Amino acid sequence: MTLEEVMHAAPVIPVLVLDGEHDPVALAETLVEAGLPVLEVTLRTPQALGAIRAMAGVKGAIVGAGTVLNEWQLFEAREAGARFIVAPGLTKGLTRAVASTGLAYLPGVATAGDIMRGLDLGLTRFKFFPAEASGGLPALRALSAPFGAVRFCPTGGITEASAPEWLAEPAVTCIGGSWMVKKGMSLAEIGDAAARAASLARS
Ligand SMILES: O=C(O)C(=O)C[C@H](O)[C@H](O)COP(=O)(O)O
Repeated sequence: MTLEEVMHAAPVIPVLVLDGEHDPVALAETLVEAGLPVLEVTLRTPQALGAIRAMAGVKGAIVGAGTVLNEWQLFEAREAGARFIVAPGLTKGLTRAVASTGLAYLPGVATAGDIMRGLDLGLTRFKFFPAEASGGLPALRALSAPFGAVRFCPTGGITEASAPEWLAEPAVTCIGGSWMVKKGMSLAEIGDAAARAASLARS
């Protein structure tokens, strides 16, 4: 699966920090059914790899690993069945390692220098991270201006309220966020929030 396909599959990628509160399969089924098939499971908890393995078997789910910081985590994520890899930043070593696996790769950028290093490595699609803390929409607009062909998946600090303006931006293909799956939400509440996110329009 190409990164382009991953980024176009849904307007919003739920960023999941799984700690055992919900059964991963039931959670994935809820999100897919609501219209959010692309699921980023962050490698921040001990449950993450097992969850990727379980969720990868859910019909219609496109499961990837987030917070991938090094080659070891990349290979663990691939072995668990991740179909795409998300990193908070961009390094040459991890970019080359992911390229050797053929998996879709969405590394994080926050500066023009980051983007230029990514372009040098053959990348044109990036996560803009942390989106709000890096200056929000004005920063993304200014940053994307010199890079006409580059497209972004802003993530970090985006809320249900701010999501529509991010998605209206021409340089934005999709956005990531955790607001659909917060601690204490029931599966029904998650399904409702995910359905609202899935119905958001893109530019
Ligand atoms: O760990 C990573 O590599 C990440 O992907 C970080 C996440 O993108 C943000 O934590 C999600 O941001 P919120 O929607 O503000 O919760």
